[in-house]
Amino acid sequence: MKVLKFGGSSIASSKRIKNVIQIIHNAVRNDKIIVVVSAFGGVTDLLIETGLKAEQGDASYRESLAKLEERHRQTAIELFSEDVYQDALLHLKKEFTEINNVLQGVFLLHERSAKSADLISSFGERLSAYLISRALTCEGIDASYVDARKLIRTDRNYGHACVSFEETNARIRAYIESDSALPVVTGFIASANDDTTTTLGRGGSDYTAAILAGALSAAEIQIWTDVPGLMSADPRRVKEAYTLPIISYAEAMELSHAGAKVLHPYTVRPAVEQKIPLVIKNTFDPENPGTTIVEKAVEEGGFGSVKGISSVNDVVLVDIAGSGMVGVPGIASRLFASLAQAGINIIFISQASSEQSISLAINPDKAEKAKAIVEKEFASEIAARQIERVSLRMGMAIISIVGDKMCGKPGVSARLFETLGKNGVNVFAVAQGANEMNISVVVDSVEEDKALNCIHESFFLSRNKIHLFVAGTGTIASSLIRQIAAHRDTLRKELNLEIEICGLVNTRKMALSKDGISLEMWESEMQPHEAGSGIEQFIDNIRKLNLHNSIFVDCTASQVVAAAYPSLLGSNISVVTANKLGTAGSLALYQKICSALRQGRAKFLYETNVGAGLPIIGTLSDLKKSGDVIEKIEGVVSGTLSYIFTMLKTGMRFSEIIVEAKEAGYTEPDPREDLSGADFARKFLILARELGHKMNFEDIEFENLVPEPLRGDISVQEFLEKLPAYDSYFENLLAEAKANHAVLSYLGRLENGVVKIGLSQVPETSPIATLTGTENMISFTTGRYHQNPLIVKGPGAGAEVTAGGVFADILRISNYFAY
Ligand SMILES: NC(=O)C1=CN([C@@H]2O[C@H](COP(=O)(O)OP(=O)(O)OC[C@H]3O[C@@H](n4cnc5c(N)ncnc54)[C@H](O)[C@@H]3O)[C@@H](O)[C@H]2O)C=CC1
Ligand SMILES: N[C@@H](CC=O)C(=O)O
Repeated sequence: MKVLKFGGSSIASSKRIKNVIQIIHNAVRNDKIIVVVSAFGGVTDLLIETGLKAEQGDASYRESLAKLEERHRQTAIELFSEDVYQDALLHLKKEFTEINNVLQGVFLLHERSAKSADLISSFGERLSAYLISRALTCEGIDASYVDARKLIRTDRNYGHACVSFEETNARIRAYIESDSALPVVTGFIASANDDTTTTLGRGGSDYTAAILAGALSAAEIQIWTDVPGLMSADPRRVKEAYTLPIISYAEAMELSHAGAKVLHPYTVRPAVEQKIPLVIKNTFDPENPGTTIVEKAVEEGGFGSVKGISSVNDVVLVDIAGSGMVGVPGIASRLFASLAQAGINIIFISQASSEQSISLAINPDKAEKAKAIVEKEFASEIAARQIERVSLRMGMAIISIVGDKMCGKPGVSARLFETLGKNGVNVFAVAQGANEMNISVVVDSVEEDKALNCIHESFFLSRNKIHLFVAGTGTIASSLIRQIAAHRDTLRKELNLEIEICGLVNTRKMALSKDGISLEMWESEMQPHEAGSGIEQFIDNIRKLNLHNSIFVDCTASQVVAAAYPSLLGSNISVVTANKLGTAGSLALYQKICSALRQGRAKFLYETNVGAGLPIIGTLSDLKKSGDVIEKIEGVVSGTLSYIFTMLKTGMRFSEIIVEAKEAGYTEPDPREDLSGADFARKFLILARELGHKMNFEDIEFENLVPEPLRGDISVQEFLEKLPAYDSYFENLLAEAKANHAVLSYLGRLENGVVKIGLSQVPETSPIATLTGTENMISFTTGRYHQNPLIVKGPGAGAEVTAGGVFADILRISNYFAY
């Protein structure tokens, strides 16, 4: 014997009912079954609303009732042939006359007792069970309509009646023996000893199914609903959530208590007591095996045997704190008793062993009342300052990880807190029962989705996901997007890493999508933004989306964008930047960045700020961290200047070289930044700051190679047009060097906290003279690399190498997020 229960969403229309009939058809082939149904989707709510209207003397309750009647009549038309329909219509008329009479009474008396409310609600199941039993008969299944009021006896606690199991079980067994037809039983409703109608409370139809199954020692209960089963997390919030194939009763209870609305834990108790398996199935996907809930689930689950995550959102945290609570027996019992007397349900409790505070989570509608009750209960302790505060924290969410084999597995809570910490999610309170089946944390509800997603990823998925927000769509950014697109599959396969670009912005346009922007069609996905407000709007949206593992990638050369780093890092959004205007910006900005980094958990990587893709910042950092003493850093750190001097030797004209370097993506957006030495100076400023020197850009002297008349406020275009007039100046410089058996080189040196930068003639025999193309060369003279300096050499500019360096920084951060 199996009990099949169909919820309201599964039978919300005639089409869905036909689907259910098909499911029943298949089931009766193999087993003897009992069907339990809820009211058609939405009907119970409408009945309650209609009752309320009648109570308030609002005559429009009649229209609501007429709508309900029409809905059931229409379903009958769609399900039945003409003769069955006429017969069913008589039944419907009789039922609606009865409801009408009840409502008329409520309307006249302006009174709707719990007893009449139950009677009104009972019609939903009475109508649905009747129509479905008739529909089954029409399809050739011998079915009978069973009003559960004849079977299930309860006390007179209307609204949430208590079942008298002895009598109920006897009635159920007697009925099943007396009728061989397939029973279609009304869920949710029952009757008291005086034959008045009662209801079984929330999840009542599941309860009906469990009561029947318990009475008949059924082999299985199937709960048919509109979701594929119990899932590892709420799929509306966690896209990657998956159906749990098998879990234990205890796990299902914990998950249901903690917000997974598929089952109401109380309702399935009769089945649990008899160890009857419960199967959650999806009416819209009947072949899917769904979730089986049994006494002991064998499957291991995610990390630490965690089976699922759930959340209860919008709770209020009540904090009672004071040193006078320490060691005083009875505080907790008075607290809980006073709240219980006022009917306030406590969802979560936490008290540290210091006994200085107790935190409770309750529903928000009871928050002020709870505070007043607690303040009254402890008035004398508050007056004596033994209790210092009773405070409310509104807008909280409880997130729980659940698994009955979590018990005794070290590292589960460590991973939970580490995951939340890396994503900057603050935990306000924690609770774990001694059975170690559930760890609950209270977080701000704005962090709920982020917390759920990062915990889910960390416990259940071997893959982790990074959300990128890229500022700038020029030379470097477009190469970066191409590289990510080309390498995406390899990252999925080899690193289990999923990279999504969820935001793109430039000076004119923006695109945002939490599910990711197409890496092929990104240009067409960008829409114009309000001029001037792009970056603020963009950052605002990153915060609003609040996605886990978010990285802001700066591929602009904008001061405004760099100025946003401290606040991004402060919001726990990591930053990867090719833009030097943060690390080489004002000392105040640099210090703010460092301080935001120290205070938060976000990462900040900028390897491409010096030498593009070359490992210069990383090398310097490793030397420093491992205790080496940096004595001197010197070399060439401008790809553009290297390129100019290399190409001048081939006889190419200076002005043409600049145009070519710009087109090749070697120069800054304004090539005068390179030619003036400013870009070079910034790189040495960055290196100096890495060594702890509190320097400003103004402290660095450098030689400006931009011809004097072209330094003013002229556009890049105009600068390039006027440049040929100065070709001979640079040709002469080169000729002079050649005559001295030397080459031209723009060189920098940092020693004893002093930076020297300028154009020099370097002997043709010097290693610097071997540089070709955009090559940079930097040497570190240190305590360990004293005789033979450590040298890093290679291309120091260009879209591909720079984007590659940015990409590598992104992967370093994703590695930090990964488990
Ligand atoms: N070219 C190279 O070899 C290297 C470049 N870099 C740095 O990479 C950065 C990008 O360089 P490119 O791609 O060549 O520049 P680009 O001029 O091609 O692109 C800059 C992008 O930033 C956008 N942008 C500028 N201000 C903005 C703002 N306020 N808000 C939003 N978007 C803004 C522009 O619309 C454009 O899409 C620069 O900071 C540069 O110093 C770093 C290392 C090497
Ligand atoms: N324009 C720069 C690019 C790297 O920062 C250069 O030429 O070095």
